Amino acid sequence: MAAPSKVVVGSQVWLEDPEVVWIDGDVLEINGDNIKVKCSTGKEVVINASSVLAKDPEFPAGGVDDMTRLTYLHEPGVLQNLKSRYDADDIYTYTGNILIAVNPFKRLPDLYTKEIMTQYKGASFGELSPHPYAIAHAAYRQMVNERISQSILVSGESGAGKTESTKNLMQYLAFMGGRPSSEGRRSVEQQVLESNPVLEAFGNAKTLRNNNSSRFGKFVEIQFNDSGRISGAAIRTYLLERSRVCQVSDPERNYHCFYMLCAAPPGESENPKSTLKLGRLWMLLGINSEEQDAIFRVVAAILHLGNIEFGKGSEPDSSQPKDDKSNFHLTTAAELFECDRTALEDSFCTRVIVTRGESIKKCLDPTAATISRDAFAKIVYSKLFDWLVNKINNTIGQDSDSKFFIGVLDIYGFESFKTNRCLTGTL
Ligand SMILES: Nc1ncnc2c1ncn2[C@@H]1O[C@H](COP(=O)(O)OP(=O)(O)OP(=O)(O)O)[C@@H](O)[C@H]1O
Repeated sequence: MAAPSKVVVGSQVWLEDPEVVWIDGDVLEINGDNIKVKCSTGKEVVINASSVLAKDPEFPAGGVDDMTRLTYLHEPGVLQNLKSRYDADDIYTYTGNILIAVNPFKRLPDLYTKEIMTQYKGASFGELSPHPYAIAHAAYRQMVNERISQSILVSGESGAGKTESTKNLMQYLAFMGGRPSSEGRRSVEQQVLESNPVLEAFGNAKTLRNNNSSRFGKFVEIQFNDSGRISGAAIRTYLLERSRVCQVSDPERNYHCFYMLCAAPPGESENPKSTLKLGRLWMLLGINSEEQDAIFRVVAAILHLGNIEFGKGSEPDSSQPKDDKSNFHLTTAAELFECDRTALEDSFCTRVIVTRGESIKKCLDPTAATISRDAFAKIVYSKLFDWLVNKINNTIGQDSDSKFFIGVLDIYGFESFKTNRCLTGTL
């Protein structure tokens, strides 16, 4: 941490504060290496001069729209600038050609209108206020002018606003490269945006930081033809947080789809689509009603798996469903998966070890059977998620002749939980 080159009486400085992170103040006295600072809160502090950072006395009230224009580009300087702008609802700030977004935690609809998009279409980078549209525009222009594919990386911790920013980028790209949808056929960009609610139902969950947290990474590739028009798209997902299917730390929740299915009112449980409120969307994404039923069966079966408990079996170190309730859930899960009940039970309560020329069936104790059950649920859920993404991609359609693409990578924030588990799980 570099101290201000020359601290004199009257200098404005920043000092670290356990409550507000950085606090500003004026230097009152200098005694050797120590200085006395009167903080803006009124308290006086004696501190080593090397522990303070210089504050810009001419910092403009509303901040600057590009951090590179700050006199002091240090942590308190950056935070002061972001805060000054945030207080005026200026949630976007540049650092060169990087856009920093601060989550406003409220709707700012006037920021994202067609008129605003039109303004950015006619402006060069830096001419207008910082905005995701400006970033998308720069990528699009560069692709068209230099005929090179582009990628935009959206990164930040959970709840920072990555998904919202990604949607804004996609909206602008659709605005620039979109085509009016032809009779009876929806445009590629419409389909990409429409896939969000379905992906969010199966890949998002409520967490401590975000009620609608994406628990998977997403790379959306928008493909363009020679004249800069959207010709296809592909959604690639990775690192779905499978462990959430079986273990959720309170007060977090599992994936939205489980609650949506459970919220089906009595009598409607055979037709949960009405409760999921996704019926029309499924059709638009090319998932027919037979496939929809299969999806709901798999989700329901996973819920039943979670209710199977194992007790000791008749053999030493063996296991079996603990009671009638567990037997009921096992039978129901097998019916929903349309598989043999005994085979399903065996897959949890035994392990087959293949040696040279023979295979040996080994019994598993109740703890190991529970681990097998959870691993099975995680694998089935992640396969279902991959299937959905694949289905959506087939419907949207990729253009194998596309000339270039703009990729938008939305990589979810990493967190440190009380108990941290492997993301992939094991079988
Ligand atoms: N630009 C914005 N305008 C209005 N609300 C916003 C904006 N950005 C974020 N939010 C609000 O904050 C919430 C969290 O944002 P978002 O889901 O984009 O975070 P994220 O970084 O993608 O989080 P995660 O990594 O957990 O998925 C949104 O649901 C929305 O309510």
